[in-house]
Parts: sequence; structure tokens; C-alpha cells
Amino acid sequence: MSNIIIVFNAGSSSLKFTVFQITDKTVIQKMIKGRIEYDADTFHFFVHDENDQLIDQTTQSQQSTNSLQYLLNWLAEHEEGRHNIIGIGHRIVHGGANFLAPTQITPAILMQLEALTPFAPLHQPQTLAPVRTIASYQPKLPQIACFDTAFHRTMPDIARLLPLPRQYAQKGVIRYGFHGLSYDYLTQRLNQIDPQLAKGRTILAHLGSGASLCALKEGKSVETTMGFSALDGLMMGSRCGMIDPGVLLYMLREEKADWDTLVNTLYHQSGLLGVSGVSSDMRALREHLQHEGDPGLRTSIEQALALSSYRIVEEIGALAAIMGGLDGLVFTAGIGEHDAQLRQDVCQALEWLGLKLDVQANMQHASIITHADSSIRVRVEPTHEELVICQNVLPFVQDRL
Ligand SMILES: Nc1ncnc2c1ncn2[C@@H]1O[C@H](COP(=O)(O)OP(=O)(O)O)[C@@H](O)[C@H]1O
Ligand SMILES: CC(=O)OP(=O)(O)O
Ligand SMILES: [Mg+2]
Repeated sequence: MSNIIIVFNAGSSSLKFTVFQITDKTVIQKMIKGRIEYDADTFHFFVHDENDQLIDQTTQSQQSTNSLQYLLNWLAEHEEGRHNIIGIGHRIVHGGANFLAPTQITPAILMQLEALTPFAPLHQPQTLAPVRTIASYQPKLPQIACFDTAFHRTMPDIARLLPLPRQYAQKGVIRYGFHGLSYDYLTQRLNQIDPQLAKGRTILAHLGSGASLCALKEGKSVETTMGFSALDGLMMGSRCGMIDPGVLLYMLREEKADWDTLVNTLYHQSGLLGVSGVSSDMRALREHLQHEGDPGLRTSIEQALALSSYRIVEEIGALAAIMGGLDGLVFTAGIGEHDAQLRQDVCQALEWLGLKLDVQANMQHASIITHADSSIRVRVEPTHEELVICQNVLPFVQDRL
């Protein structure tokens, strides 16, 4: 029986998992990979083999079937008997001020992580749900928490502070930053393929359903666009990103908005979805635009797309200023890896910085999409948060190998 580590990556719009086979104490090999995606009333479950071939798929009603339980049953049926599960790794969105490195989850640690829910009310419960369920039926199985916030522990104090009365900082209301597992992977990858960018002034652009930028200077995060919450910074699929806090005051006072209304508006009804009125999904918007006959709707979709790249350009300018210049830009995650048009819109707006986009290479999703004489090298690189999590689990389970 081979030894395996199962990694869970729970995001805002999906729950992904990857099964890694561990040989020789260190060698990691991906075996299968799957995900659950949520619709209004249903969830879709997909599993791919190591060659990315679809091996199982179903759609179920969320009312009659618990999606997490479905996934755990599937894993028990397909993996448990055949392999020796030596550990589980989890992406945990918020580590607060204290969790700065991967940590084995005990009942006491789980309580501490649950206590961070007010800092990430939408993500933390989702990332902790698989932990709790697995602990209830396999309490001895090592479960390791890997934190999205930890990569940004190198941010200077000044970048962490919010210009609010001091008492808020004392309560933990400071800037943390997210998507750190993705940035960790990209930094490792740059060290292998492009040490110049790994050591230089590089912006990592994680553009998925949630989106953020990280200013990487000499291999360390010095600033990022998400701050206290995963609501800050760039415009996202259905999240607004940075907005004037006066808008919240307006909603509270003029619309008598309550907590649920604010959460729903800012997290679920804004961003690409809110501005387009059509979809939070970039691919769906691009497709819509090709067939949309209604001029009003076309304008809304075009504005949503334009605002999305406008905000990215704006924040790239800010991060470049913080680093005192820019040597590289790396696009990753669903949109960053696949949406050539958005990359083109962003890169062409940065021509004044000496960035020279190779339009052809960009259309082909090449690894480097700028010309050799561009002052900023732009790369497209798939992210692999699950691999980083698996690497982080390994030191905790050496005695089980
Ligand atoms: N081929 C594509 N072209 C444009 N956008 C794409 C493509 N493939 C995926 N995306 C977009 O990527 C986003 C999802 O990114 P992903 O990193 O998978 O999200 P998450 O991990 O946050 O759930 C969606 O907006 C989706 O439309
Ligand atoms: C932190 C965050 O925004 O995560 P996701 O992109 O998975 O929503
Ligand atoms: Mg994600």
C-alpha cells in the first residue's frame, strides 16, 4: 500500500482536493485531483486522474446531499482501503497574528482557529469544516493547517497598520494579506526558473474568483492588496475590493442595511457580477460579450471588464511605488493563467513603465509574454497551492512513512 497525503483547498467558490503519493520520504507525486463547485441549489463534483483525465463526475442537490460528506465518502470508498493515509493538509485562510507557520491541529488549536472567524467570516468556517469532520471520525490522523496569511509575515509594521484609533490594532484589526500559499509556490518556482525575478522587485498577481497582488521584494512579501479581510484590494468575481468606507456609512444610514445585507452586497453581489449584472465568472462574461445583442447589457459587461483591469493597473502602480520600481510581473490563478485579453489590457496600460508585451506570446499563454528588451519581464505561471500544502505536511508525518 502506498502512502498518501490528502490536501484540501477550500476557497470561496469551490472545495478542491488533491491526493499525493509519497515515496522515499520526500518525493511527492500527484495521483488524483478533484473539486466541488457550488451553484444556487446544486453542487458539481469532478475528479481527474494524474493525466488530468476526468474519471468521475456528478451533480447533486445541496438540499438532499451534504457536499463535504459526499466528498469524504468518495475518498473513503476510493482511497482509504487501497492506500495508507499518513496525513491531511488544509488551506486555512486566516492564521491571525499568531499562526505564522504550518501547525498540527489539536482540539485546542481548532478552537483558536475558530476564534479567528470574525476576521474571515466567509472563508474560515469553510476551510475549517473538513478539519472538524475528519477529526470526528479519525481523531488520530495528523491534520496540518497551512495559512494563507503566513507568507505576508514579512510585511513591515507600517504596511500592517490601519489608520484607525490604536485600540483597533490591539484587537487584531490590522492588515494580514491572503493567497499566501499561492505566493509561496510562485516564489519557489521563480527561484527555479527565474532567480532574477525571485530576488528582484516583482508583483505576483493571483487573479481567481478572489484576487490579490503581492509585492515581492528580494523574495519576501512587502505589501499586498488584500488587507484586514479578503474583501480589500482588487475588484473580484463577486467582491467589491477596495471601496470608500463612506459607501458603507451610506448603506447603513440611508438603506438601514443590516449585517446580512452588507455581507451579501459586498461579498456576493459586487465585483464583476455587480457591475455586469450578468456573471461573476470571467469566462462566462467573455462568452456573453460575443453573443450579447442588447446594447445596455453589452456596455455593463464591457465596463465590468474595463474596471477589473483598471483596478489591477492602479494597484500595480501603487505596489511598484512601494518597491521603488518594478522588474517583473507574474500572472496566475484562473483568470491570470487563462485570460489573455485581461493580461493584454493590463500590460498595455503599463507601457509607460517600459513594459513591452509580446502580443503573440500572450495569446499563446507562453511562459514569458514580454519582448527581450522589455524593462519589466511578465510571466504566466500556473499556481499550485496544494503542492505547497503537501510539502508543509511532510515534516509532521515522517514517522508514519
Ligand atoms: N479560460 C478562461 N478564460 C477566462 N477566465 C477563466 C478561464 N478559466 C477560468 N477562468 C476564470 O478564473 C476564475 C476562477 O479562478 P480560480 O483560480 O479557479 O478560482 P478559485 O480558486 O478562487 O475558486 C473564474 O472567473 C473563471 O471564469
Ligand atoms: C482569500 C481568498 O480570497 O480566497 P479565495 O480566492 O479562495 O476566495
Ligand atoms: Mg483559489
